[in-house]
Formats: sequence, structure tokens, C-alpha cells
Amino acid sequence: MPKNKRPSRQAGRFTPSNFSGQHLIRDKSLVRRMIELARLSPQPLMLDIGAGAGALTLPLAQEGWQVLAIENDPRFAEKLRGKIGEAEGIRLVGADFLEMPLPRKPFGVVANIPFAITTAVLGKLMDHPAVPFRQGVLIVELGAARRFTSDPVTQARILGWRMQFDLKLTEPISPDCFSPPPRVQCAILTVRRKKEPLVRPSDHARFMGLVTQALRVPGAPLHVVLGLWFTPAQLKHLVKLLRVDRSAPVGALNERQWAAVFETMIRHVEPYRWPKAGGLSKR
Ligand SMILES: C[S@@+](CC[C@H](N)C(=O)[O-])C[C@H]1O[C@@H](n2cnc3c(N)ncnc32)[C@H](O)[C@@H]1O
Repeated sequence: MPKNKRPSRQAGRFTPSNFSGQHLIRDKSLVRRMIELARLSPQPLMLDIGAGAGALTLPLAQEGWQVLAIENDPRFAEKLRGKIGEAEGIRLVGADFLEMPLPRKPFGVVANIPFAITTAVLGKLMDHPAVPFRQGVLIVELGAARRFTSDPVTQARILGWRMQFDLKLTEPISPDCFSPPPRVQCAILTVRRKKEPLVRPSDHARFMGLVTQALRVPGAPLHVVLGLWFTPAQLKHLVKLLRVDRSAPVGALNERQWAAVFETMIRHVEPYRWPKAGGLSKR
């Protein structure tokens, strides 16, 4: 049995489930749409994460991009190698994206990623602002796209991404665009690095330390949570600045308000009271 195929019981028999998320794009208009979106902020180098049989790899190269295609299933990698042949501008890596080193020069991503590792893939691209990821056009589960883009943001990790990047649920896509069709609705998620991040990249780890602790209980009242670090007088000033009720849930703050909380902490709270920097995955 291939490494990534988990057996599942179906109609009394063991059948391999599609654990690697091998839902290949079969609708060419979807490929054209993704390329159109990628052109809005082009990078010379594009990563196709989970390249499969090359539905995106080859059209991207034909449009003039240098493409780094990554595929960890050796059968697909071999098939794709044959298809690429002498085509220029494509490098194929047969590896697990989550384990491989990332390019050091700026890059974008255009990919139909396996849904099972969506958060891990996005984390590898966006947890650390020093990673030179600039923009992405990604097919993800509709539910995940909603979670990444909706307000309020109650998960520290997603908040961290949104301080550095604009994430947008661009459009829903029908499962019929894929073969075999996934059981869930899908969407195009576009990501673009902000020109002006809401927190300086050099402060990102410190910011993550604050929000990881502050959002442990997103429903807790703001004054109770922020009272861990701010004095009553500082808190009074902060609540006024944020224009919120001091009893509002801490998880109701938006990105700009979090930027203001952080800035106020750096300016007015004595460093020995700051929460420990952290909350980042390993690179
Ligand atoms: C949803 S399919 C997309 C295939 C192709 N890009 C397309 O759109 O037709 C996801 C692909 O990712 C590959 N894959 C799964 N996990 C991976 C990983 N950790 N690293 C690299 N590729 C992976 C699967 O083998 C599969 O080919």
C-alpha cells in the first residue's frame, strides 16, 4: 500500500481513502482564472505545491513564470517528469513540501493544495515574516477559507498571518471542477503580503507571544485579560483608544485594534511585564 493511503472501511471492504487529497483540476477555466489572479501581483518564481499531474505547472511555465513544482507521490512525480520533458523554466522536486527548505528569493504560490495539510502549508508560508513569500492563489476548502478570512479573528496563528498579509476568499468553486470531486465545497483563497504590515516583522515574535496568551479564552472580558499586563490607568487609556467596552470579549478585537494594543504595550508597559515572545512554529 502506498505510504499515504490509509485503509478505510466502505461497504464492508477495505478501500484506500484519498488521504493525499488527490483531487486533480479538470476544469481548464479554473486554471485560467488562477493564472489571471496570480498576474495581479506577479513574482518571477511560483511554487506549485502538490503539483500532481501538472494541471497548473505547465500552464504557469507557458505564461513565462519559473516554476518550482513539488510533489511527494513518486507516481505523480514520475508522470509529471515525463510531461515536462524539455520544457523550460520548470524544476520538479519530489519531496514533502512540509519538510523541504523554501527558496531564499521572493516567490509566489499558485496551487491546489491537499486539504488535509492546508493549515500546515499556510503556516510554513506565513508564520515567519522572514520567509520571502509574497503572494498566493490557492484552492482550499470553503470552510477553511472562511475561517482564515472572517471577523473577528480569535485564533492567534491566523491573527499573526493577517498582521502581515491580506487574505481574501476570492470565490467559491464547485467540487465538479476536480476529478474525483471532493466531498466538500472549495474556494480560491488569495493572499498578498501587506505593503505596510500592521506589526513590524522584527516585532512579530513578541506580538505572537502577546496574542497567544491573550486569546487563550477569546470570550474572556478585555479588562481581565489585558489587566495581566496593563495597569488600571493604562487600561483606561487603552479602552478609550480602542473605542471598545472594557467588558467586551477580548476575541472581538480586530487586527488594527491588536496593533494598537501591542504598540501601547511596547511604549507604556515596562518590559519585565511583557509576555514572553513566541507562538511561532519551527521553520
Ligand atoms: C489536490 S491534488 C492537486 C494536484 C494538481 N496540482 C492539480 O491541481 O490537478 C494535491 C497533490 O498534492 C500532493 N501532496 C500531498 N501531500 C503532499 C506533500 N506533503 N508535499 C507535496 N505534495 C503533496 C498529492 O499527491 C496530490 O498530487
